[in-house]
Amino acid sequence: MMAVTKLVLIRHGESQWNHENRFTGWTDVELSAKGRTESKIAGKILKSAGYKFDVAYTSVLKRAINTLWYILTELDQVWLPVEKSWRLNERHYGALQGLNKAKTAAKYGDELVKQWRRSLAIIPPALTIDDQRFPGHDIRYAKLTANELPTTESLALTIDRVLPYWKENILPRMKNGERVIITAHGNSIRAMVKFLDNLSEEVITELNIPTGIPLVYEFDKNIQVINHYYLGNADEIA
Ligand SMILES: O=C(O)[C@@H](CO)OP(=O)(O)O
Repeated sequence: MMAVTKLVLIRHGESQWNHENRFTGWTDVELSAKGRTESKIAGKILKSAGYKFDVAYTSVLKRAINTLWYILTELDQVWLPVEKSWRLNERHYGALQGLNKAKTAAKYGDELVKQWRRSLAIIPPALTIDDQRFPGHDIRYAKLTANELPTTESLALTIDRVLPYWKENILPRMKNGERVIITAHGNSIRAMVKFLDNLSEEVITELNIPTGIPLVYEFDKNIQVINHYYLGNADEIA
């Protein structure tokens, strides 16, 4: 049998603002009751499939951090080293953060809103830096440089800040034989998946990541992707 290194990626369970259909981005909202249940189920699925991890990565947003905690609780691995980074945050949604997605689509049209949400390069409307939603006002981002602090992000800009973290922090641990779990966000995971699967712009535009379903990547000994699949119930994933 060829030696296989596995990586588990998982989008946080449903958040309060997923539930309310609001643009979230870097807004630090809680998991909903459904999201907490999804997170526990994800942990049970990983447990019953025999997963154990050596290190965990997550963002600095509580919906991803708490999802990880529920999973590690099910695995009886809450002791696991966890590294948190803003680089795994959701894409920053600029001036859209807080707005209702359906109302925004009614105002600006479905096509533009789809481009803001799913295209690679289209950048949502930006915040100004005096806006309370600008991350420069939040002490958790105090060490970021002026260039790193976003006022909005496209998927392409998200990829630009996720990939260095992947290459410099996560990949070396995998090369070292460590089993890695990452709990993150719809668009920070799309950023990693685009890179791992070398997806075209057309394909990534149509790709959605479901909440709370473990996505497993298998790598060969040279850390090249050989396979990927979701764990769990096929109907729920669809
Ligand atoms: O609001 C957000 O931050 C994200 C994830 O919920 O939304 P979208 O589905 O548009 O990527």
